[in-house]
Amino acid sequence: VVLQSSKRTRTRRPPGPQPHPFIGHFFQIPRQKAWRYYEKLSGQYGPILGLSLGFKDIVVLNDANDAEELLGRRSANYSSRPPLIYAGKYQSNNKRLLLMMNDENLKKQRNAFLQMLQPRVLGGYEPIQETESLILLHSLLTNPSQPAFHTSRFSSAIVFALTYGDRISDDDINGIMTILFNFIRNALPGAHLVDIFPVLDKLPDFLSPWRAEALKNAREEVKLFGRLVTDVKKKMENLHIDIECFAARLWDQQAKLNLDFEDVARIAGTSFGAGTDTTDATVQWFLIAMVLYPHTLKKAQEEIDAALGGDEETIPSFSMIRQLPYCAALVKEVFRWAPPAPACFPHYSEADDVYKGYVIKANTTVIPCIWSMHRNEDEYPSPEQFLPERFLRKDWVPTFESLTEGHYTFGFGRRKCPAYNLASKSVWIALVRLIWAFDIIPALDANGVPILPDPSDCTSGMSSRPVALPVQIKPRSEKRAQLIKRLRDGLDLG
Ligand code: HEM
Repeated sequence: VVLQSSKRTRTRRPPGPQPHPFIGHFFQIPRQKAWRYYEKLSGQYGPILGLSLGFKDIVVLNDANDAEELLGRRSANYSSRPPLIYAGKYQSNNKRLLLMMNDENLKKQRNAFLQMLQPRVLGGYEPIQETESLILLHSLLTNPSQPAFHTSRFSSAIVFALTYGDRISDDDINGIMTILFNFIRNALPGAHLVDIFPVLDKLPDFLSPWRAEALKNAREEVKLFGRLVTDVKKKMENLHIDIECFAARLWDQQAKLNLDFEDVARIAGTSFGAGTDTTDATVQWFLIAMVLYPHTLKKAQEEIDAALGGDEETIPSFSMIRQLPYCAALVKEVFRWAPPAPACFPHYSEADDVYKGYVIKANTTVIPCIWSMHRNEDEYPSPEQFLPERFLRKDWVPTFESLTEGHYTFGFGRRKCPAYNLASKSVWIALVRLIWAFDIIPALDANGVPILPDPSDCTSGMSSRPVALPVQIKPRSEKRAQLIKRLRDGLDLG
């Protein structure tokens, strides 16, 4: 008895609020902004929380050290994803990288994805990133009243061009956005009862209309993503040109990596599910930060102006990274202050583990709550404040790699965002050019009073962005405005 009870005290389940029988914390975990609930609970119960949905265990990690230990150093056990029956098994045919369990297929797909993102090929994507960021400036200059539309278009256009080496058409943008919203809706925790009670998957089709719907979504995804990768293949074969894009690199590697047609279509298409919303949200959070902390915008503008020697007719380019430490710190602070995926993406354990005296059973969903980690006062004093200075070091010469260090926005371990270098470069070029080109000030209400946005007013889901963008975006000078127009007119968009 003594042995049993001492074992029990040494290893117990992580603490958390009392669950309801059968449904666990189904009614306690809010559908909206769950990361704030986790942050609150961690103040009450400590940084490692134990929750449940139905009979499924959930562990939430609110401290980065715990996430790095479990999801990083113990990644052999924590690199799977919770099985999703609707969005994973049926809608994705178990072939969507973001949702894949830890198996041979995952290795194959991640490997293929990483081939497209090796440092030696990243430079090849810079012209696409410069073109799309210039188009973003031009759109904001000529139609400043719809900033959210332009940032969304920027992020889809950039992911589309990187993936298929082409400009996105309005039809494709609509098709992709429909697929994307559909997927996000269906992959949300609790979106489908079958994901909480998997036994429902045993019911026949006539009692499970959701199954036919999920399979229909799957067919539509493969049809659209399949056509897009086939177009790239045709161009490569018929025109004998080397297109600098993910799909072309996938076709190059198809045989070596043993990828079938659906693999190629889905690996290329997965960039949209994972890459558009997050990039878009980051640019939008930057606009909110500039309105709330105008002195940081001014400092960054001064830094860029000094680096350009006061020349208003040169637009910043990738080659300037080393000259702009304050801007690099500002980009890092945007990633920290408002992580676009505040509750990251859930990992999943495969075997029983014991950590800090807590048992984490096999098949536990492990949520690294990036939001709480970025609000850790010890690591980030005054965490609510937007303070680029926290990342500045004496004689610091920034590199693109350093943009992804010092915060946890891109996740952990073997499931860390494979595109983190590419994504941070897209964000850097967009933000530096916006800073160079525009003053970003609060919009005015009907009485002419400036509207100060509340950063807690954000959307909820796999990613989070501001609900509204009450900003005015005005060119800093006529010379800069004219340069943007000339450069835009000179673009060869095929
Ligand atoms: C600012 C932009 C971005 C942010 C903040 C971001 C963040 C993340 C995060 C937090 C994860 C989950 C990591 C984890 O589970 O530990 C992830 C996964 C992923 N991201 Fe990104 N991402 C961004 C842009 C992109 C882009 C542009 C692409 C593609 C071109 C992309 C492709 C992916 C893929 C494929 C995964 C799934 C990886 C896996 O499950 O193994 N991301 N991203």
